[in-house]
Amino acid sequence: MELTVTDLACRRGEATVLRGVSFALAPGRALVLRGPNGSGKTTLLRTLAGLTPPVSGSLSAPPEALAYAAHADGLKAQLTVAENLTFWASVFATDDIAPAVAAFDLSDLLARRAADLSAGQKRRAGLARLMLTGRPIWLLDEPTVSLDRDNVARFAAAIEAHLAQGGSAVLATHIDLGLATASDLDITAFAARARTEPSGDPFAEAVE
Ligand SMILES: Nc1ncnc2c1ncn2[C@@H]1O[C@H](COP(=O)(O)OP(=O)(O)OP(=O)(O)O)[C@@H](O)[C@H]1O
Repeated sequence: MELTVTDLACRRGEATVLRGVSFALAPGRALVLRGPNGSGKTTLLRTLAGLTPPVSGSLSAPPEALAYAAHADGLKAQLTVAENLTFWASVFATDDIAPAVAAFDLSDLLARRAADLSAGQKRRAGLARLMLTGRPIWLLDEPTVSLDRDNVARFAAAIEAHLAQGGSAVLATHIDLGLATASDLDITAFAARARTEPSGDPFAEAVE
């Protein structure tokens, strides 16, 4: 399914952060959002995910085509990893959790309570949910935070497999995942208002 975003304006709280965001993302492709801290990557992803209504503009994909992985992992702390995965599989009517377990190397963690996992282990379990949704368009906010090098590679492989099956992904990440079909989108081009920086040296007074 293609995702077409047309002249989207996005807000965070009361402030409009982005205006005029337009792009088309074809099946099999990834779009990497680039921009410094505070530039609006999370704001755009939240708007695409339907968590914040757009100020104006539109996107073509229905909510049920989108799967969003936010900064938080979304695990139920008192449930084991297996129970979390089985719960999500039932929500999304997915038959088999085995491919997600294998993709994120979770087999040794299945019996552990989510509350007792390390940060990287929680992240892997949270990302496994994406595969269980069966949804074609993944929206990912800093998905590699807390992952070690091997698990960044596992995650990149999971995305590549998703793209190879005709899925697509929009990601905010500061690292290069080496995805073959990824394009970059610099969202600073869509800043809703020019940032005004204080003039002069802010430390000048302190050293006088
Ligand atoms: N809950 C909030 N209410 C109001 N403004 C917010 C809120 N959260 C973030 N902002 C502001 O919205 C703007 C965009 O923030 P956003 O989180 O989208 O940036 P980002 O590019 O994802 O940043 P980072 O790389 O640090 O994750 C920033 O100016 C930020 O301070």
